[in-house]
Amino acid sequence: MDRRKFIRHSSLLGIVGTGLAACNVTDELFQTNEKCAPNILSFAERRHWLSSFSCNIEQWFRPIPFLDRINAAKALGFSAIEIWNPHQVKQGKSPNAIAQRAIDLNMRITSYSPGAPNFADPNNEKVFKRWLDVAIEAGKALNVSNFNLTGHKKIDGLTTQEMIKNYTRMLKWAAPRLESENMVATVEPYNPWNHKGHFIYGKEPALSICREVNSKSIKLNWDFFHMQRTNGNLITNLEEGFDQVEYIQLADAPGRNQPGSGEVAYGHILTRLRELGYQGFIGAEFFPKDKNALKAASDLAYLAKSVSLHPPRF
Ligand SMILES: O=C(O)C(=O)CO
Repeated sequence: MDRRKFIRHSSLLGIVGTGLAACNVTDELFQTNEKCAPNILSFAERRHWLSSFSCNIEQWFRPIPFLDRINAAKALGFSAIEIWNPHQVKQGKSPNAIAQRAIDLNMRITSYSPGAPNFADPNNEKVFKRWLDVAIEAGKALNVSNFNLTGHKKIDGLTTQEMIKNYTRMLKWAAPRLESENMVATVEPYNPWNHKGHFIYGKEPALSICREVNSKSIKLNWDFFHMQRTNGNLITNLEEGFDQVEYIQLADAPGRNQPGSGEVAYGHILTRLRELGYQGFIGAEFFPKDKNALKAASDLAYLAKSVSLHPPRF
């Protein structure tokens, strides 16, 4: 990236020039300038209370080049990020480039989503098998042992039961390979409002699939946003599915912005999550409300502070 561009982006984020610059048009567009933002936790407090969360840099900081979003997340106080397709060359991504930037900034990568082919389709069996190798190699480069599976679009001519059967069969095939690599692939159920045309929505059938595969390497990515939109009843459902949960993500509903912007009582939920024994990161997979990243980070930190959320343990 050329220097002028870097300085422009960095200033937007308060990396260069920090909050001392006067508020300007870009701050209004992409509000991260602390001077413009009342009721914002200080950087030190944010950094402390954000330590449980992993910033989804696919949904945050969308106007800026991909790798620089890692700097942006750090500048807001995050110590971890999650990503989607690490091979998207057009976006300036490659597993090695992402890993290097994360290492340079001492940022951890907690999950990646390498764009699984639709493996409920028996015609995709070979593609899926080749893809699994690529996904595993990406994880090694990124230094992260869990990745997210989607690949559950409806297929014309197949019943839901048939699609689930094919999907489960491929996971049973993948499980021993993943176990030998000490990696975990997570099934992520979506919700029918934001993702039309899938066959895995909400708690069931994702939970049954994982129970049937019965492997420490095939677990759930439990995204409270999708769960709320599909099933509601968040605490009871979490308790029932918790034995299969590997990774957690959140967003408020229905807007998919930060907690506090919608209908979900996240204070209770995060408290129960830690009581149940979840010790990992929580993916902040949402769009900062009004594109105000600083406010979103501060709101998230306030939430953690309000319930004294203890940081992940490793
Ligand atoms: O694409 C989505 O909605 C996701 O939740 C991916 O993790």
